[in-house]
Amino acid sequence: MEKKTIRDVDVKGKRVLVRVDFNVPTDENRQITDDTRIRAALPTIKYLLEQGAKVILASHFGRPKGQVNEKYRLDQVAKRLSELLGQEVAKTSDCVGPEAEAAVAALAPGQALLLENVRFHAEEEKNDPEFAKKLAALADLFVNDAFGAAHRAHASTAGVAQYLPAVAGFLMEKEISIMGKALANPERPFVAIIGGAKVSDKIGVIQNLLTKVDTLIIGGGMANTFLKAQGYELGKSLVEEDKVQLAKELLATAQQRGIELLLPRDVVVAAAFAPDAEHKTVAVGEIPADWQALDIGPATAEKYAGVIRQAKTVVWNGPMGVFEMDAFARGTEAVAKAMAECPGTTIIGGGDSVAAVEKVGVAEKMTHISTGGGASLEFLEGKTLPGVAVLQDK
Ligand SMILES: Nc1ncnc2c1ncn2[C@@H]1O[C@H](COP(=O)(O)OP(=O)(O)OP(=O)(O)O)[C@@H](O)[C@H]1O
Ligand SMILES: O=C(O)[C@H](O)COP(=O)(O)O
Repeated sequence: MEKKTIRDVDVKGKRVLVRVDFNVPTDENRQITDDTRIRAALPTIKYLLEQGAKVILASHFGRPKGQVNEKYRLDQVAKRLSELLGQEVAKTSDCVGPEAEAAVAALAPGQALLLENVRFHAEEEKNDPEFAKKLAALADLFVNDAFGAAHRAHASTAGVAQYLPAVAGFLMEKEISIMGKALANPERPFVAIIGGAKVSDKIGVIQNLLTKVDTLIIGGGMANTFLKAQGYELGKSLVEEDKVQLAKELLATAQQRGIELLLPRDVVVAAAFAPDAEHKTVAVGEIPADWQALDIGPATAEKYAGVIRQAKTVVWNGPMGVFEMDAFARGTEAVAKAMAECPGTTIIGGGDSVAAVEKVGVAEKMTHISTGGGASLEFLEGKTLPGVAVLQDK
């Protein structure tokens, strides 16, 4: 379903409450280490300012559990946003109440302010209607641009839409249209690569993709459980014993539907889970009892890369190995490079895979890198995201 966006409504002179996802990573000195999510919201913010709106930004930051916590104030974010916009963005010390109301009243068209972390109020995550009403009372229009938080049914992502007309911002529009098209109407061959630690985190994603893709590539720790289901011995590798039966069922489903499901044929095994551990490449049938598989092997990486390069649509979520350790990063790097070489639509579904493409230096080559981790996974599961559902249809 196509959603109305800020292009479809008149915003001139209006007070516009924009939910953004400014939940950015920071270091121990509270300095922002990656401002991607702030940059990603700029097109919406700039457009609204240029159109003469009064822009009121709201975001969560971390998980302060409904209490004021100095560590999770948004001051650094307001500072960075001011730099990026080239204009001062005021910041309030609470997201509701007299100070916020006064700050909004003082806004001129073309000015922006950032409200304090909405999660300082327990009512936010409870989606409390009274709290949502207070937030809504600050504005005339609600714009949701927080794709990364759209899987949360919270007061500032969903509740406010009960009290204000609600439309999508440009980031939200881009995320749902690119990933939505890939899932609903992909150019084929459509290949998905799923990796990461565990099958249990991504059962829903695999099940949904098995109704859509031509080829499903599996790597990372979760591949071990599938290999176990095929009867291989995995030594000391991470295996979810209670998911082996499920893996068997998923393999059978793929076969029934004529979907190619690729698993590692060789793996890099290590004597211990450590960066400097002794390691070697072996065929999947030859994993020594005391060793553990920590990456896909070179033959597997080459096979996966070949399939990825030929694809017209590729979606990737989750690393192929323990890529944080250099010795076990080759498989993930090979996938990132193959994605960069693929002329089709290439989508990175958030999380660790984003770090991997950035490490390899190929981020610019991707069609789309989602700003959502959990949200993109739920999207790939085919779930309706509450923060999207509340927006007006076109
Ligand atoms: N063979 C393996 N054995 C053990 N751990 C592995 C293996 N392969 C990958 N991992 C680990 O899996 C983790 C990533 O898994 P996760 O499921 O969290 O991925 P993601 O979905 O990309 O990340 P996020 O949860 O941040 O969105 C990495 O820390 C990586 O080291
Ligand atoms: O970082 C994220 O994935 C989003 O900002 C959502 O954060 P949350 O998992 O704390 O709701």
